[in-house]
Amino acid sequence: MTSRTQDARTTESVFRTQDVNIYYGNFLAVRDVSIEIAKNAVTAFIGPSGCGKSTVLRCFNRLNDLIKSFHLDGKMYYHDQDLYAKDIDPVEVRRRIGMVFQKPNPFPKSIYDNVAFGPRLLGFKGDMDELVERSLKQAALWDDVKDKLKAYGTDLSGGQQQRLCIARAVAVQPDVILMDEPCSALDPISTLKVEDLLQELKEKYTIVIVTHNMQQASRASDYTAFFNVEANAKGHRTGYIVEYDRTERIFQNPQEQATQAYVSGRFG
Ligand SMILES: Nc1ncnc2c1ncn2[C@@H]1O[C@H](COP(=O)(O)OP(=O)(O)OP(=O)(O)O)[C@@H](O)[C@H]1O
Repeated sequence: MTSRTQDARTTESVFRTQDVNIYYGNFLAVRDVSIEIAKNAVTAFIGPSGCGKSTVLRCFNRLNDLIKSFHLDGKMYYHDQDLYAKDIDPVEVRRRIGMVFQKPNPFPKSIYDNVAFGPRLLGFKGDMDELVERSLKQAALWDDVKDKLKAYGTDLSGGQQQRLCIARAVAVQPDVILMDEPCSALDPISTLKVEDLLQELKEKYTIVIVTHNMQQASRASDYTAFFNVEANAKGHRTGYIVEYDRTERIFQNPQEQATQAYVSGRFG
């Protein structure tokens, strides 16, 4: 991997991975992942389908633990804590490291209850109305919904539903928000709204986003990791990180030909 992320290292990093290999059963899905994710920045994962972007993303909040065949070797640190150590509680990990998925998935409940759900589950004892309002404001949804908090979350537009999912993620006061293609089901206007939102959210949170949209990575992220996938002699396709750097370097002056080809749309 080519990496010129020294400047990432001068800022505090939230995750640090060392030689991580990720398997589903015997299948090596992604190999040799060694990266650092900078705090209060947006890091984008880009690359062709099947190169392991979502697999790596889901390791950061131990979501892959729910898949029986999943295992990894190597080390993955979260604020210098071994994320996969025996005494780490995956539920607590997922509270600190939230996730927003490709398809907006609000609960079939009111807008208010969608946002209040996580804090209630965690026994939040403070002012719930204030927390709901603050979370909806952080997700740039408050003005759209402040007069209909009792309406169903599922009745909002797709873009609003995705911002509701972001409000739901921030309501439990996480440290990191992982986003797996959060705009792929949204129209261009809603997409731009979410991208603008990322710039606000990164002041409080660390964000890692998987995206197929190259313009989105170049517009909205500070760092970009370009993943690729290669087949071994048996035809098994394993993903790896080709290059990881500040986003403007990945897009304007990449070190690897494969990155250049991908970001300029001349791939494959
Ligand atoms: N639950 C699973 N069980 C077995 N193999 C899986 C599982 N999830 C993903 N894989 C495999 O791991 C590899 C990486 O998949 P992953 O979804 O992480 O790639 P991706 O880069 O996010 O792809 P896309 O851009 O198409 O979403 C693929 O070969 C995929 O088939």
